[in-house]
Amino acid sequence: MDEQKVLSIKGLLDDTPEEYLSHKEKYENSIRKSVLFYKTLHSTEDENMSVDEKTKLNFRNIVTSAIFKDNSPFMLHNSMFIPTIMGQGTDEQREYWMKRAKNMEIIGTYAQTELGHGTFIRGLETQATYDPDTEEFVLHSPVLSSYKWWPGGLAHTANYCIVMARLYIKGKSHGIHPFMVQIRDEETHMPLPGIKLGEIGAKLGFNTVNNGFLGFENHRISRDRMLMKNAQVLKDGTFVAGSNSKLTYGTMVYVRVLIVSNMANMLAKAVTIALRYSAIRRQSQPKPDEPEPQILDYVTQQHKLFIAIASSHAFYMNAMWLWEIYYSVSLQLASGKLDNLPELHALACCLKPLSTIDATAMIEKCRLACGGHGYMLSANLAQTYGLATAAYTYEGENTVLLLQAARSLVKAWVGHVKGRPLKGTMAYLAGDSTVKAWDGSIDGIIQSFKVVAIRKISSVVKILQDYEKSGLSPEDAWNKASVFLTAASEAHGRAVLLSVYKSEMDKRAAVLSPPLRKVLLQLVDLYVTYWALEKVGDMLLYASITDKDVDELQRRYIELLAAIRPNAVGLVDAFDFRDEILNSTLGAYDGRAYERLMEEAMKSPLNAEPVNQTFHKYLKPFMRGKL
Ligand SMILES: CCCCC/C=C/C(=O)SCCNC(=O)CCNC(=O)[C@H](O)C(C)(C)COP(=O)(O)OP(=O)(O)OC[C@H]1O[C@@H](n2cnc3c(N)ncnc32)[C@H](O)[C@@H]1OP(=O)(O)O
Ligand SMILES: Cc1cc2nc3c(=O)[nH]c(=O)nc-3n(C[C@H](O)[C@H](O)[C@H](O)COP(=O)(O)OP(=O)(O)OC[C@H]3O[C@@H](n4cnc5c(N)ncnc54)[C@H](O)[C@@H]3O)c2cc1C
Repeated sequence: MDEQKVLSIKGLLDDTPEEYLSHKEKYENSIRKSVLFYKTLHSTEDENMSVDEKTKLNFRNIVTSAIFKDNSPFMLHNSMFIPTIMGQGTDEQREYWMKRAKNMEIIGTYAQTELGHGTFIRGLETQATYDPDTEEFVLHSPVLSSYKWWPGGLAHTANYCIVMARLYIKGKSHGIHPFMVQIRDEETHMPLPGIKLGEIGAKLGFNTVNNGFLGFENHRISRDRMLMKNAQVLKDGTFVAGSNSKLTYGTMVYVRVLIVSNMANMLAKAVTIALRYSAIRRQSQPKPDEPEPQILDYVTQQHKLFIAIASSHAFYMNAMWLWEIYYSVSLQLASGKLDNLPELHALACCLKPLSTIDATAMIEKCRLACGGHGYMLSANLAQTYGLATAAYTYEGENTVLLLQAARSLVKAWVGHVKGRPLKGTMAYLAGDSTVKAWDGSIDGIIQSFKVVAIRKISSVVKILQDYEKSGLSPEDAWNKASVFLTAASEAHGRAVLLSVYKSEMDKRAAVLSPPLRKVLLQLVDLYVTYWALEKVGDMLLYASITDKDVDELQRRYIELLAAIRPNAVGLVDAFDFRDEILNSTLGAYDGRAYERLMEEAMKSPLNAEPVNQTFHKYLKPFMRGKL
């Protein structure tokens, strides 16, 4: 996506900050900009570029942040509607629907979550009952809790959507399947008969995404509207099951993989804003005879911010690595080879939660590190937090995904104990979990994280077995042990994040100039040392670290902060975000934060007049005691 071309489109960037628009105006403005933006996107897209090339090319591209501080109502069209057609449609369905969707002849969304169910997909209540007489599906929302609730763009924007509904044939349920449903008339945009649509209301963020609700009253669609790549319904109502019922969950795995790179970008944006501001902000006078220092020179400020730079790099490296795995598994699935899908699912169930947990916390820390001005919406830190924290919940709530990963880890460990070989990213679980002398090396610390994961997984399996021996059912034992299960998944995720970041950087280091290699490897050291200190309890319990080693580690961490300080501004400049993309009074390249804060303040409608009309209407009578 050519940033210069996009950002030079007249009318695309807001003159009046969206914060001063009404809820309705914000939506209407975001539609106006979406149409402008997608016209350009469409005209600049290289049709011959593969999904793989396009995804990797756009991994660090967040030009949309310049246009939509709170995301676009078209967001689901590209992020889930099109990928679902690609992943769930037959060749014929892909041929027809991809052309219309990519040409923006139709605008779609992905409607899975209901008022009553988001996590538990097998509990979804929207019905799709097959009528062999008319060769149609009857879509129906039997109760309020079955209304689709949350899908982006569903309220007033999309005219088509993928509806994940429970398929019934002759009274028998055949599970959840995807259906292409037209929800609005293509000419009038009126909801079609038997379809109720609306928006779900104001939210913490995503307030220009037009999240909506959808209810069906016996709405009929033709048989060819079920996306039938993975399972089919024949004309006579015969159901043909797919090779794996979870293939219908494929779009979610795809988005979970992309979320890791989204977190890298959001964190990079936030720390660029906070760190640049920390370089121009001077405050306090620790040395009486010296001027106020840059707040970036306070070690506490460095502790708040430098880990965010390193974490953005770590998420980016892991995202690229995970994408390669995803893309190769998706090619294998296309040829019917399913055996690597469980590992991909487990990896995504670890890295999506950990990247969103860390990014959310560190973006908030970036905001807090900017004092009062960080609390201004014009700083664009609160909105960035709002977007990141949503990813903790959507596309699989984090706890639920960590428990999914635990399910795979427990199965792998039990199999390992029985002599079944471990493979891929779980192979290390078969490794040596005896604790070697702590040498404080980066590789030694990463190995310690692997030992922690092995020990946590083996111990939670023992806890499960003890609970079951005590008479608990497997389900009750699982629930009782679930806090330790999520901890085991987190430990596995940490070990993956650390080892992939280190190994991916080592691969790249060889081609870097010595100065660049030095500073990037300092970030790896900082990241590994930071997490060893964050998880010092696990290190003391499962690794061979002593209190002397901890002291050494703390001193090394502080030395690393000092070593990185001279390059800190250069490191965030290297993210190369244009001012329009940062969209922040505090983060602009020229450092004119105070002037920009004042310029933005003057855009407030309240500053258009010195005396607001409420003085004469309310204040003056009130102060004169005449109310
Ligand atoms: C760009 C951002 C856009 C933002 C907009 C947001 C959009 C959305 O949020 S869309 C809606 C997203 N919703 C979810 O992600 C729902 C989360 N829930 C689930 O994924 C599932 O309900 C579940 C995985 C939590 C449970 O599924 P269930 O069918 O109940 O399966 P089991 O727990 O019984 O496990 C059975 C078996 O299936 C394997 N498995 C589960 N999911 C997948 C998958 N996606 N791919 C492959 N395999 C999967 C699971 O590992 C189990 O395997 P075994 O242990 O071998 O039995
Ligand atoms: C900003 C945003 C955008 C969204 N966009 C879309 C969209 O475009 N399309 C769409 O279909 N959906 C969308 N969603 C919905 C989203 O996918 C769901 O909110 C998400 O899957 C979580 O489900 P839930 O809301 O039912 O939460 P719940 O699952 O009810 O979670 C509530 C609590 O219950 C806990 N819990 C639930 N199940 C378990 C379990 N088995 N074990 C332990 N604890 C459990 C959770 O950990 C959590 O603490 C969006 C959500 C948000 C916030």
